[in-house]
Amino acid sequence: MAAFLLRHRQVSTLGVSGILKDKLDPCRPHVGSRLGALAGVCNLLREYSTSNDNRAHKFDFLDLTCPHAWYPVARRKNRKIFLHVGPTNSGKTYHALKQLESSPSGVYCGPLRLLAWEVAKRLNKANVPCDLITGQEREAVNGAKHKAVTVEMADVTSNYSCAVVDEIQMLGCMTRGFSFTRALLGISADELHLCGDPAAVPLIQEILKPTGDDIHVQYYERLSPLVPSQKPLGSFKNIQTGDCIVTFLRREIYKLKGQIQRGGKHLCSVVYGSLPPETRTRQATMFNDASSEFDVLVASDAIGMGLNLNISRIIFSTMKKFDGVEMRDLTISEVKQIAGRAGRYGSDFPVGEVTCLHADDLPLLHSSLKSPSPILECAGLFPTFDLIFMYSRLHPKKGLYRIMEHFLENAKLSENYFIANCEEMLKVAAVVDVLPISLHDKYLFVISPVDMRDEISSQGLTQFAQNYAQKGIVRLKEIFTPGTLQVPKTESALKELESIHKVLDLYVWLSFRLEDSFPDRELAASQKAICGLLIEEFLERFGWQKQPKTRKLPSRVNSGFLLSKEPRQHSCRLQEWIVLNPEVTLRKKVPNFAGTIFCPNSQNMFNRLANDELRRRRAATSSFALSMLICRVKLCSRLKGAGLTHFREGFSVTLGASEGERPGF
Ligand SMILES: Nc1ncnc2c1ncn2[C@@H]1O[C@H](COP(=O)(O)OP(=O)(O)OP(=O)(O)O)[C@@H](O)[C@H]1O
Repeated sequence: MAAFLLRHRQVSTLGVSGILKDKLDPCRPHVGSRLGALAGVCNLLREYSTSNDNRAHKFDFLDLTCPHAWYPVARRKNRKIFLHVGPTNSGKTYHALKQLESSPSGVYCGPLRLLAWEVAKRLNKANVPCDLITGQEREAVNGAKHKAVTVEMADVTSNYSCAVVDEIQMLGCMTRGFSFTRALLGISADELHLCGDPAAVPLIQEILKPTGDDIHVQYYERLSPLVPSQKPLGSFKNIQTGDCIVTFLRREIYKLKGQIQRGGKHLCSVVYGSLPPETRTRQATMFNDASSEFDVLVASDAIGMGLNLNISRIIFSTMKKFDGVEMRDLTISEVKQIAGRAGRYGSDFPVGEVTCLHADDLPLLHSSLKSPSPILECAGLFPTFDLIFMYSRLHPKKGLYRIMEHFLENAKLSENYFIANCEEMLKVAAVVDVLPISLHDKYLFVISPVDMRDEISSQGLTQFAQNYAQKGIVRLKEIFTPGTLQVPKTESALKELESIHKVLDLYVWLSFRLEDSFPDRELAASQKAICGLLIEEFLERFGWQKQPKTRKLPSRVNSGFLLSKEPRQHSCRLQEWIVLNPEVTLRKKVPNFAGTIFCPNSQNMFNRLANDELRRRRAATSSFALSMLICRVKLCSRLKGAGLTHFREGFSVTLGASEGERPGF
C-alpha cells in the first residue's frame, strides 16, 4: 500500500546502515522540547556566543558534571520533593494527582501521550482547567493554570505551585532517560511529586543533593492482591474472560489472537507499541467494556504503562524477549510492571492473578515477583542544542553527525549519569548532514520522533528534510496521496499502514516547530485519524472472515453492540454518518462536493471517529474546524456514477451538510 503513498521509495538513506549498527532501543527517542530554553546553559554560553572564539576555546563545553546548574529558575527555589514509591497499582499517582488538582497551578509530566491525555481529561472533568501539550498536540483550555504534558515538553522556565513527574524510574532509560533527568532537575515548582519504583530512590536522593531540595519519601503498598498461580495455563482452551496474554513479537500477537478466536468463545483486543496511541486506547476500551464482545486481550509490554485495563489474569506466553541485540529473560522490573496490571483497584477484578502459558516459565515468574527491582545507578543526560551549537563553533568544518559523535564520546560526566544512547539520532544526523540547512534545523530533525528502523518512516523523514532543504516548504501531498488509504487486507499491509501513521505523525510534529514550512497539519491530522480507523477496522475483522459461522457469543455479550444478527459481518451495514475531508481528490469528480468521503461502516467505528473529531475541533483553529465536516448520509442518488467505491449500491450522500449537524451519540 505504501508504495503508492510514499512517492519516492528509492530515497537513499545515505549509507547510514554502513556507519551504524542497527541496534534496537527499548524506548524510542521522542524529544519534543529539547530546544526549549535552558536558561542556565544559555547564560553560561551567552558570553561565548560573540565572535570571540579564543574564549570559546577556553570553555569546556564537554563538561556535563553539574547538570543541576543548568536550571537557574529551579535553583532559585527551595523545592519540596515528594517521592511516591511502591509497586504498580498502589495509588502513587492517585495521591500525587490529588495534590496537583488542589494546587493553584501545576504541571503533570508523563512518559506517554496516553497518560497526558488521561490526566488532562481527569482535571478538566474535576473543573480544574488543564491544557494538553504533547509533541503532536496543543489543546489550550480557557483560564487553564494547569498543564498535562509529555515529559519532553516540560517547561523548565515557568514557575508552578505543584508538579508531578510520573514513572520517574524511567530516568534510567537508555534513550529517554535524559528527559526525566531534565524534568527532575529543572522543573521549578514549590512541590515536586515523583511517582515510580522504589529502585529509583537512592539515585534521586544522590543527584538532588547539590540542589538543597527537601526530600520526603512515601512508600505505598499494593491496593489489591496479586496472586501468582502455581499452575500454568497449559492450553488456550483454558482462556477466560478478562485474561490478558502477553507476548513480545507483533507477529505472535496476531497468531495468538487468531488461535484464541478460532476456539469460538472469545474475541481479542490487541495492544502493542506500534499501534497508534488512539487505537491502543480504543482497543483497551473495548476490552474493558463488559458490554462489548472483546473479552480477552493479547498484548505486548506496551500494557505496562498508560492504559487502565480491567485485567483479571496476566498470562505470560513467554518469559523471553528480543531486546534488539539478543533474546534474553525478562528483567525483574519488566515482570513486575506487566504482572502488576492484573486486578486493578476498583476494577471488575479486585484480585489479580498471574501465570505463564508453559510450566517451565513459572520459576522465573515466581522468583521475579518475590525479588526487589535492582537499584538504579545512573540517570540519563544529553547535551542541549546550545551546547552542541557552541561546541560546533570549535569545529566549523564538521557536520552534525561528527560533532555529536565527538561530543558524546568525550563528554565528561559524574558517576551518577550516563550519556543517552543516540544511535537513532545519529542515523538522522547522517541523513540531514548532506542538506544545505542550518545546524538548528538539522538538530530539529535529529530530535524528531522518527523510527529510523522502520523503512517507511525513515524514508518519510528523508523526504521531508530534502523537500524542506530544497524549497523551504513541504506540502504533504508531495509525499503522500490523501484519499488512497484502504482497510489493510494482510498483516504486512497493516504494518505499512502503521508506518504511514508514523510518517503523518512526524509531519504534525514538524508542523508545530516549523509552522510556515509544514503548513498541512490539518490534512496530516485528518489522514492520521483515518489511518487509525482503518487499522481498527482490520483489527475487528481479523480472524473472523474465514469462519464467521462458527461464532458463538460469549455470555457477557450485549448483542446490541454491532446492531446486526451476524455480529462479525458489520461491513454489510452502511451507517448513516460520514466524514468529509475537503482536502482530498474527489473534488473534480463530484459536482457541488468539495471533498473526499470516508465512510465508517459500523456505528461503533463512527462514534469513535466522531469523538476524535470533536475532541480535535475543540482544540483546533477555526480554519481547521472547517476542514472536516460530519454530515448525514441519506438515501438519495446524488453520487451515483461518481465512482465512489466506498459506497454500496443504493446508498449515497447528501452534500453540503452543515457543520452544526451533530451525530446522535
Ligand atoms: N484512595 C483511592 N481512592 C479511590 N481510588 C483509588 C485510590 N487510590 C488509587 N485509586 C485507584 O486505583 C488505581 C491505581 O492507582 P494508581 O494509578 O494511582 O496506582 P499507581 O501506584 O500509580 O500504579 P501504576 O504504577 O500502575 O501507575 C487507579 O485507578 C486509581 O484511580
